[in-house]
Amino acid sequence: MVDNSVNPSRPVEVTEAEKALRISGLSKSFGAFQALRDIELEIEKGEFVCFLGPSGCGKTTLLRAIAGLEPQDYGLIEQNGEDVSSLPVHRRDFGIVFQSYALFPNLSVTRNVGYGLRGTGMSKAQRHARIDDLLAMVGLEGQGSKYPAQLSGGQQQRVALARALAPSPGLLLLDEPLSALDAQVRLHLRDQLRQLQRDLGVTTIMVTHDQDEALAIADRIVVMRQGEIEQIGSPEEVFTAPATPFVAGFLGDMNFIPANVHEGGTLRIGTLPVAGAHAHGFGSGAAVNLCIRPANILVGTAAEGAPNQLQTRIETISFRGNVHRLVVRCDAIDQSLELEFRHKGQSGFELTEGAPLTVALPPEDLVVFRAEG
Ligand SMILES: Nc1ncnc2c1ncn2[C@@H]1O[C@H](COP(=O)(O)OP(=O)(O)OP(=O)(O)O)[C@@H](O)[C@H]1O
Repeated sequence: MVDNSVNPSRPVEVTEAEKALRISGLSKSFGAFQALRDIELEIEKGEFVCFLGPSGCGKTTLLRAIAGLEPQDYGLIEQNGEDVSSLPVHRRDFGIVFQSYALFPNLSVTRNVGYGLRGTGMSKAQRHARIDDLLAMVGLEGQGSKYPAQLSGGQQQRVALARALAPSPGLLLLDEPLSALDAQVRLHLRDQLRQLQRDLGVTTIMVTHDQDEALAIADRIVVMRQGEIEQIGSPEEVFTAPATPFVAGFLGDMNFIPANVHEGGTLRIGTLPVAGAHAHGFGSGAAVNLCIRPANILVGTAAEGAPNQLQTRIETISFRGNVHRLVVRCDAIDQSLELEFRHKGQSGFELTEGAPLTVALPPEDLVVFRAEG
């Protein structure tokens, strides 16, 4: 960290090494169970990062290790270039919001938000001005005299957010903050949270097991599985270029089509050659899976003239608001596929269960993985 105290007018130099957060070689066990294994992660200042993964993968344990609430067994945590690995919780620079609001029920909204301002040296008038600003920021102006029990779940979570932000922490930690809320409130608060984070520029980490939430809100997503990081990338990267079959399947629905590698890395599904897709780095004869998302499979007029056409029969049709979701059966490859399309009345095919349907697999949307097992 550059010491700027001598010449305060000099702009603060942020060295390459000075990330908002750098975690290296972090591991944590509970008894014989290893909850986190050799975590390596760097977070830039102002980034919004989501830890995403199935229940029990270690997301919350990692968040709590960063906060010092669940100290790691091994590894280093640096915040703005400073080693905070063994600092006690109260000396770390973060604000935290939990799933279960965790407000003080016997304190008013004002006193809940002001709780984090104790001991900051602010005068009473300054504290009240700051609390009023924070309540306005989270859309709760004029609600300071209410008690938590008089507020909805969404409002309570806004109070928790204001309380976490009160001392202007360098890092905002959010542990599933939206998951106790009903769908509509959740979406609304998600957008507000994102906007607020952008406006404040506060480095933020949010734990979630909801893929859509992570894709919608994060600058980068850390996909975790069984105590390890599977992939770190932007929402687009983890969705369109998953690094592992697990990430491919966890980030949204995915068709896995068994295929084989032939001469020169060409691919075949059964005896059908796959045009335009190559399996680099696989030996001839290797068994692979071709992955394609339901929305990327072409149907009807869109499939006409496209490479990798398959003749199928519609098995089931379900209407999902803006789209139709179909399961189609392809006898030639002895497999059912899920696909999704926007029905604009001109799909060029009969939308009936049992009807024939030509589909096509665009080579650019196919991702190849080695078949497991
Ligand atoms: N204090 C603890 N003692 C023993 N085991 C624990 C403790 N805390 C967490 N674990 C275990 O560590 C693993 C990771 O837990 P963690 O809470 O980090 O998962 P998670 O990914 O946040 O899951 P969820 O989405 O269900 O909260 C789980 O198997 C959990 O049972």
